[in-house]
Amino acid sequence: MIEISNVWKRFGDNVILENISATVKEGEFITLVGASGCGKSTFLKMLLGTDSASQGSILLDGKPIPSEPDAERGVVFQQYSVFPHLSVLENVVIAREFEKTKLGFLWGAAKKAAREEAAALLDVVGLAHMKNRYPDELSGGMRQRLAIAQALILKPRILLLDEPFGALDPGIRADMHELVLDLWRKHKLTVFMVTHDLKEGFHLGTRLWVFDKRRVDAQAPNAYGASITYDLPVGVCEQEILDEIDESLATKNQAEQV
Ligand SMILES: Nc1ncnc2c1ncn2[C@@H]1O[C@H](COP(=O)(O)OP(=O)(O)OP(=O)(O)O)[C@@H](O)[C@H]1O
Repeated sequence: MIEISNVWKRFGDNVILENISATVKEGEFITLVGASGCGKSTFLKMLLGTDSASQGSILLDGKPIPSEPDAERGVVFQQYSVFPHLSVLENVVIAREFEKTKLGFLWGAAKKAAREEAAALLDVVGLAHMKNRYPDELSGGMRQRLAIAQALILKPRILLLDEPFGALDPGIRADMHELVLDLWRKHKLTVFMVTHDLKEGFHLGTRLWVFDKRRVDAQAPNAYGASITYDLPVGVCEQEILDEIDESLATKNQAEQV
């Protein structure tokens, strides 16, 4: 379904990603981990179509990813993409309206159908009781549920999640994990999810990718980019490898913070 071949990404002289190749089948759930700034979000943006590879290709069903986001690829960022002046229900409806009309308005039966669809989705993500409230009345977890409902109303085949739960408390994160797993199974989605949390990656995915630099030049820190250094099937990985990845991520993140 997705064929990534020898992809490089540079910003000016700064090499962010180098030589990434992978094949992803429909229905896979891939979690991406890697040190801060190594290019995970950039990679998701290339899948979304808002950014393009400097070299190499990403094919979806044999064709290049369109250079603009479309309904096939839904996205949820850590920063909530909600409109504060619209109710929870209207926030989901408007996602459909923008997709259908570009002007952002639906009328009559189409509007009614969109409202019914939005209400059903709010029920799925556990927000039915909040549908007439406004975003500033929601908790962080509820806003993230709303952002997921906004993405799902477009019925994407591919869901891109960029650290969607990073800001949430552990208990709420666990609830969100269950929700995402449930949606993934029911809607047969292909999911790419960036996380800082290796445990989250191993709990959620079918496959874990570690982004890291294979080579480093201390004199020219931007000369080399990150590749996929581990591509692991989830659930069948030895503890030793997990510890090794954990240690390498911890060291890199500490170095970032100094
Ligand atoms: N539009 C851009 N122009 C120039 N540099 C950019 C641009 N977008 C990202 N970068 C740089 O590319 C690198 C990778 O950024 P990216 O956000 O993809 O990393 P990340 O792995 O998602 O980081 P984090 O885990 O901190 O979110 C960073 O050094 C960033 O500054």
